[in-house]
Order: sequence, then structure tokens, then C-alpha cells
Amino acid sequence: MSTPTIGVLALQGDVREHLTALAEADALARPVRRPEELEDLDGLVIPGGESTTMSKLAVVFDMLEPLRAFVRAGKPVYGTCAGMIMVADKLLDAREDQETLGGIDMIVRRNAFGRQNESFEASVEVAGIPGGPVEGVFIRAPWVESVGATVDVLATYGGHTVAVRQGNVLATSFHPELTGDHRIHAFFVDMVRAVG
Ligand SMILES: NC(=O)CC[C@H](N)C(=O)O
Repeated sequence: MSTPTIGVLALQGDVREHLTALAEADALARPVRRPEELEDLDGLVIPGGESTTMSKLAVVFDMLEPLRAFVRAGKPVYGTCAGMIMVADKLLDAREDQETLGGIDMIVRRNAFGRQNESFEASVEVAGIPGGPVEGVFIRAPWVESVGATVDVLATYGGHTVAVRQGNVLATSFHPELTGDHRIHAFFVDMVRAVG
């Protein structure tokens, strides 16, 4: 597979920035809203935004089960921030009726780094990303409270896990799509190529 096709879940959140980052990392990127649009994708990005809204819209648009099936089929998925929340098997501080897709054996705490006005940027060393630390943008960011034995922790910040991978599912607490540094997107595109 030379140029993989990667969707960005476009129910809610910062879709456009991911489309740009993926295109700059040599993928064919397109927004995805309907179940049939998942069919010929090689991978999927779940953007940052608001996970409670995203979960609600996934139900309304009949996307919840198709998305779960996509993850279960072993297709590569990358979740940033709210997207990390969506790929968690379990949540803390979730809304009661909040659904996730699952995919990573981890417990994620929503809004763990504080509220909107406590958003910040920090340098984060991410395992597998060459060329030094990435600039992490944390916006009402979650952290990973605990992981199962087969989950790789790729980065921590302030003693908290902020990037993980389990099999073909990757997740970061922060937003690399907002920095113009597309090394994490390139890493994900390589993951997708390795599967294809
Ligand atoms: N920047 C973000 O994606 C914020 C995530 C948000 N706190 C949530 O629970 O969905």
C-alpha cells in the first residue's frame, strides 16, 4: 500500500486539522460520517472535541456499532484527546450514558488535567517518534489512569500516561494536529501501511 486512505471521524471536533496533518504525512484523508464510508478505509482518526457529544452523535448517526466493528476488525485507529476517550475500554469521570468504542485496555480519566482555562503546552518525549520531543497541546485533556499488561506506554507527562498503543490502536491525550509538526501522524500512517 503506497498511499493509504485514512478517514477522520467527522461527527464533531477538530476534523479539518487532522485532514491537513494526514495529507502532509502522505495519506489520502477524508471525513467520515456514515457507516458505509468506513468500508474502504485503511485507518481512522478520531479527533479531539467533546467526547460526550461525539458519543451521542455516534448513536444518533448509527455509527457506534460500525465503529466498534472497525476497531474489532483490527483496522488501525488513532484517537487524540476526546478520541483517546473514545478508544478507552473504561472511563472515569464520564457522563453516565457515555459510550466508548473501546480498543485499548486502559482506564482513562476525562478532564484529568483540569478545565479549559488550565489548558497548556508541553514538550513530550514519545517512544518511537524520532527527532526529539513533540510539542503537546493539552486542552481539557484526559490522562490514562491505568493500562493492561499488553498496552505500550509511549509517553508520560508529570507522572501521568499521555500516549499509548495496543496493537493497531494509538491514543494521545494531546493534539499533535494543532502544532504543524506531523511526526505522530506520520507514525500512524506507517502503522496503517504496516497492516496493509
Ligand atoms: N480537547 C479535547 O478533546 C477535550 C476532551 C473533553 N474534555 C472530553 O471529555 O471530551
